[in-house]
Amino acid sequence: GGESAPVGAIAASADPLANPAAGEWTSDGRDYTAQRFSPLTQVNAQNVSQLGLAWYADLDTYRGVEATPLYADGVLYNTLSWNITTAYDAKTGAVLWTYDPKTPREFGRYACCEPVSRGLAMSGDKVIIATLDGRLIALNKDTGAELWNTRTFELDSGYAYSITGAPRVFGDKVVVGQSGGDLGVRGFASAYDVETGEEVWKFYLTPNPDDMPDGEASDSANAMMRATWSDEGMWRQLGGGANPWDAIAYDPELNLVYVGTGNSVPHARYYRSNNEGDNLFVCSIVALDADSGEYRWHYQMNPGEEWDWTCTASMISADLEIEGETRQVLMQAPKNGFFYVLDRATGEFISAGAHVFQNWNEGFDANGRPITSDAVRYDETPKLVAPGPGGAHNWFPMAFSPRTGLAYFPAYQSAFVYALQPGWEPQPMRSNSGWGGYTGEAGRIRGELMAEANAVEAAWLAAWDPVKQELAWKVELPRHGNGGVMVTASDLVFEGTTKQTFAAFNAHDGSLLWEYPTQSAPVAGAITYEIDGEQYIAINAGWGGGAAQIERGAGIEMPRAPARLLVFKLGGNLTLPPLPENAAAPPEPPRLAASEERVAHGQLLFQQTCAVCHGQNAIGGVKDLRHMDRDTHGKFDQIVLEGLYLDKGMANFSDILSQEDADAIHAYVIARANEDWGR
Ligand SMILES: O=C(O)c1cc(C(=O)O)c2c(n1)C(=O)C(=O)c1cc(C(=O)O)[nH]c1-2
Ligand SMILES: [Ca+2]
Repeated sequence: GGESAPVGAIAASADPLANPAAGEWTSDGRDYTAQRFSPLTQVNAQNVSQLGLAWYADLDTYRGVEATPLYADGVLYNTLSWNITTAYDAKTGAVLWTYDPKTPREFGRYACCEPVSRGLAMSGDKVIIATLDGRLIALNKDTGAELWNTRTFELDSGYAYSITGAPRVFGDKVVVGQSGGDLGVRGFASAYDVETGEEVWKFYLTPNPDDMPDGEASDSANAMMRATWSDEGMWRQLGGGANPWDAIAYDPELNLVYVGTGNSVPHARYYRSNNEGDNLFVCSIVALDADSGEYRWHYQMNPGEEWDWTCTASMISADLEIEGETRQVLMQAPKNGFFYVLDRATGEFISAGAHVFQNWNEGFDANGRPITSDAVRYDETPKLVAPGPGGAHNWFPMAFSPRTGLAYFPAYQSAFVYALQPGWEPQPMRSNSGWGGYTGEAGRIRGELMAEANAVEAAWLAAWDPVKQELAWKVELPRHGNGGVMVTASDLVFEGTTKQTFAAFNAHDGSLLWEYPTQSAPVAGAITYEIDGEQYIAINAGWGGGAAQIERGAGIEMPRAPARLLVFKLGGNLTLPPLPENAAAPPEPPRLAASEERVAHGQLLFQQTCAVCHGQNAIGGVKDLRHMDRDTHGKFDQIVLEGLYLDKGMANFSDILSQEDADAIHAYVIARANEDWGR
């Protein structure tokens, strides 16, 4: 910040994104506080039972739909997998335009958790999207015509970058991060001129691997970062991660951009950094000067993170009364199971409270630095760690009501078993954890601990008091993967649930006021808007993403309907078409001819290469490979090694898989199909 406003910057008071009209929803978190709090009150506790479907749009996909739509001037903007973006008449659902950036489908293999998109941004006459393959594109909001198109990373960088997060407009800049921390990237946040798309600044969130200046805004912090990494380790090769793959926030008065960073790569610190160091800025919130991108402060939630925990979740600004003082705070519930309240001007740690069972934290020192238990620092002997890698709260948008003073988010209590894989070697452009090798005695211990881990599993909608750091109420829900949250000034909390419903709860006590069967569990966050005196509520209902992978890993395939954008209003009376007939019984798989060793090798390769799309244990996913028919088995090599189904998003893997590898994977899939066929 500073006394003199830089040329070109928009004064907060004159910035429409800072203070949208009550009936509008013009940025991901509705305004810069990202509270997802709407001042609309027409729909209230008395009449919410009369909410019905006003219109819906079939989204023509069975993939997860994670985007928060936006609304301005009678038009609703939405974006899907492969970044296909559509403008609808927000009253009738008529399509005004569709823009297809022709995202290369083979980029799906770099998305750890499906090729999702969490949303888009607006500014004046523009709608802005960020594509899976790293382009930032501005469209004319009335016509969908391309205005500018900028690359945010080079395709030949050697890192497995992709983008799933929403871009954000902060004043006169667009800020965006990227994904790839589970494969191998050097994370950064970058800002672009909203009018031209030209880069303004770039901030790397891990040190330069060659100990050279980058010529970027992060140079000023490079020495600070570098001192927290070992001279040895695979971070130099794999980039160290810390990529901001979801939330980025902003305070226009303080002129700060808050970057929430991800896990490190490889996940195991032993392989990454010789088991040494905090590894800045992994799993942190980093505050940057909005104009220059220069470092201002950071708070690291998990020094030396090695459990795939991320601090990328929603960051919400609010002014809270704490111990008799009004504090400007930033709130976040990252994966690690705590709810954090920081001073957003200085980064000072104010407080944190655990909202689920956790076994990593033994308290905080006087500076707010966590004391990490040795019990979760793993070696070759498996250890139980809570929460698990899915996180106690993942990207599912959090909401905050200044009326109730409560934060609302889906909580997931879980644990997982971690161990170092002996002799592990990194695999360029693939999943790189360094975990595994659970054979012999390690396998036995892992089995026992996984039973313990499964026993703690539970999921609920949490209403959290950030001042007292305690739970105000919770609503138990069947399983993990409950969606993002929105709250209104009529004290209604809206959330998609794993009961395959979209529901409204009383913001004060969590009582259920309304519930609508959506066929598919909505994971996205809802929005609300007003046209001609009527209040509408819109939600994308499309189950998928990381939550679906975790469920599949546990052998559960949730029912899926074609994904839809659902829009409700009082008295809406449309009905959804019935679910499609259950697919025909799966075809009988071919007999297994391969040896046990080949199947085991295939399993390992499958997990490294295929599981992100086709599910852990080959259950479900984009295509359930256990259910391949005879014809498809016949084309297996062409599909895997020649790109026969490139147009469907199935990449050509001949760059990393040999014929022998493909044979082993095929054998594993046939083995799984036979197992589940009952022979
Ligand atoms: O480290 C990363 O770069 C990265 C990226 C993403 C992503 O882009 O979707 C996820 C994760 N990590 C992750 O750890 C995770 O649990 C996760 C869930 C989801 C999702 O969309 O449901 N994405 C991601
Ligand atoms: Ca991750």
